[in-house]
Amino acid sequence: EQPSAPKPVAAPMRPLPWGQLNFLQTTDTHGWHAGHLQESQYSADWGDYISFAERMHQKADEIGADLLLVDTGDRVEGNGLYDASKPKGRYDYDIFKEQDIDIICTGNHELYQADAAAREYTQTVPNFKGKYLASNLDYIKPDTGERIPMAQRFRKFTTKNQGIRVLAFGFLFDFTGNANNTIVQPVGKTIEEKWFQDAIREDVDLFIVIGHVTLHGPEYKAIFKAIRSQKWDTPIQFFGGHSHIRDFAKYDSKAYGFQSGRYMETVGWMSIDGIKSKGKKGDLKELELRSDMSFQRRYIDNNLFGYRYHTGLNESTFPTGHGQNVSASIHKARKALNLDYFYGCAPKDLWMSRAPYPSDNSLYSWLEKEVLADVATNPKRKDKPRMVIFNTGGMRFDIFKGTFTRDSTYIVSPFVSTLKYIKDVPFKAASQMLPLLNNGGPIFESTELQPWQLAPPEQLAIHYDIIAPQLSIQDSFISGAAQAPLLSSSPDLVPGYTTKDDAGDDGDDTLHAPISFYKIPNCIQATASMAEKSDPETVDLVFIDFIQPWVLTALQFTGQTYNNSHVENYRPEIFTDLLAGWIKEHWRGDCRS
Ligand SMILES: Nc1ccn([C@@H]2O[C@H](COP(=O)(O)O)[C@@H](O)[C@H]2O)c(=O)n1
Ligand SMILES: [Zn+2]
Ligand SMILES: [Zn+2]
Repeated sequence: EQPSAPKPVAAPMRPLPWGQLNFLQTTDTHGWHAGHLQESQYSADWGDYISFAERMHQKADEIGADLLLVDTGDRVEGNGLYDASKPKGRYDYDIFKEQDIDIICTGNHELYQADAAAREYTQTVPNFKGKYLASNLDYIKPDTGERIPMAQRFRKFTTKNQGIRVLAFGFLFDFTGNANNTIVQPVGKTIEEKWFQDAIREDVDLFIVIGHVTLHGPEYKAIFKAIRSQKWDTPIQFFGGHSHIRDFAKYDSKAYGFQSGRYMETVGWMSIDGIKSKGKKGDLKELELRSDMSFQRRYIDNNLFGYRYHTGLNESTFPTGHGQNVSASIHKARKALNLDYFYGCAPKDLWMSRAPYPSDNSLYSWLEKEVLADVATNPKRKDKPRMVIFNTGGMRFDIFKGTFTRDSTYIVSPFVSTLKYIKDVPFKAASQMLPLLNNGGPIFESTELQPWQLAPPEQLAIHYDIIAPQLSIQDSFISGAAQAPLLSSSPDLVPGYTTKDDAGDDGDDTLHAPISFYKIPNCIQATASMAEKSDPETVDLVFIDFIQPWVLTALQFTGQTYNNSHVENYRPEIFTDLLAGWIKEHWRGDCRS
């Protein structure tokens, strides 16, 4: 029996602004297509999202507006629905493809592992034929070694109801950690290519640039500049991803960027009005005609309460047959993968960044104090003093007090990473690793990989300062929320996103009480088998494989001459399995009710 998610809670809502052209965006879903089973405000699944999109399409057709769906990558790695099968994604690709997405591109997580990149080429690209764009990504065919575009470079089309002539691109940021069956071409180089230069000279009403790219990074600045050098006035809508945040950016009065968070917590809504379309078909009903342009955004909390509110439908009128079938397939897949299999009981909430580090409720303090030294034990070297270093970005989600399942293991630690080590490293050098890795600075500039890649960018300072518990009620909420319960006082609000972006603080569709976030380091460390009174001469330097390039760079910085050939396997198991084993052994008891 599938445990049902807690029922969505009624909350004060802001309605969705409609325009001539509207978008729904998903990004960084990381396999969370069953929704969040432990958090009601994000509990809608991919089938519910399909029902929502179909209902919104019906409304768009009724009023003569257009609606396009966008996904900007990182669909894989991060949830049992993708990670628990062999091969990975055995059910997930078929579930995901049921959504009718108009423009879709690749994220870095589709490319870390060669088998995932191959599945992208053989499954997702054909599943979204004509819609999947790969402006700066090539695939190496395994049989011939031939280098070919992962998918078409751009797409030109005219919208159904408004006749807007669109040219769309699909980019990936300048990613260097991909497996060797793909080639990511830097954006700066791609925009000099003839096909791109020709494309930006096309006569269209709107450019849409989707990408697994952060809105404020150098890649979108370069693309914006390139398009504006040819088309000073054509509207441009960017869609971003990768940093896992809700975000909105203004590049100029006719160019904006939008990004819809992570993990199926958020479905993004973007509406554009005032596009001068040469192929104009019909007038819009129900909407005011505007001569100026407007770009409006909303971050939708992914739950049924919100979906019904935004469609004006109810429990029986909202779902579509297609959406219900997909939800049924998700339940079936979860069952086949045994994702609810009980591993143990988490004794308390363990937060990535909702609790200070170090502290009793910090996921990283728990790892550091209880787990790392224990799982990083090699029977042949168990008495050797050792230091174990782990990147905080390797932990992908919080642990909630109570039931911990097979699914939870992949949610927290989805990667196929293993522990590596360099034996007998001088203690003096090894003890400098953690400060060097956490301070970043000049040592990292000489490598291709940047220190911020150690942790997802949203873990960096700017988003992780403690947020003051303030909430202002916006005009748009007061005027538009006739159907929503009235906001009485902030303690009634469910804690959640309180987004501030380039357009202000009225972007969230649901009013929430703010949550405090705390800074965390790039890496944490545990030690084992150390003498109590004196420092050892040498230690085994154990680390998770993802940070190997940085560890070697940091070692060189201390004057050591280690290279890849000195790195050996410390344990054969993937870290996820070590963690699951630790939980089964230490979190016994039964909290299922
Ligand atoms: N084997 C891996 C792969 C990735 N990471 C972490 O994920 C971050 C990137 O994730 P996004 O969803 O933001 O693209 C990366 O910076 C690492 O922190 C990892 O730890 N191990
Ligand atoms: Zn991501
Ligand atoms: Zn990413």
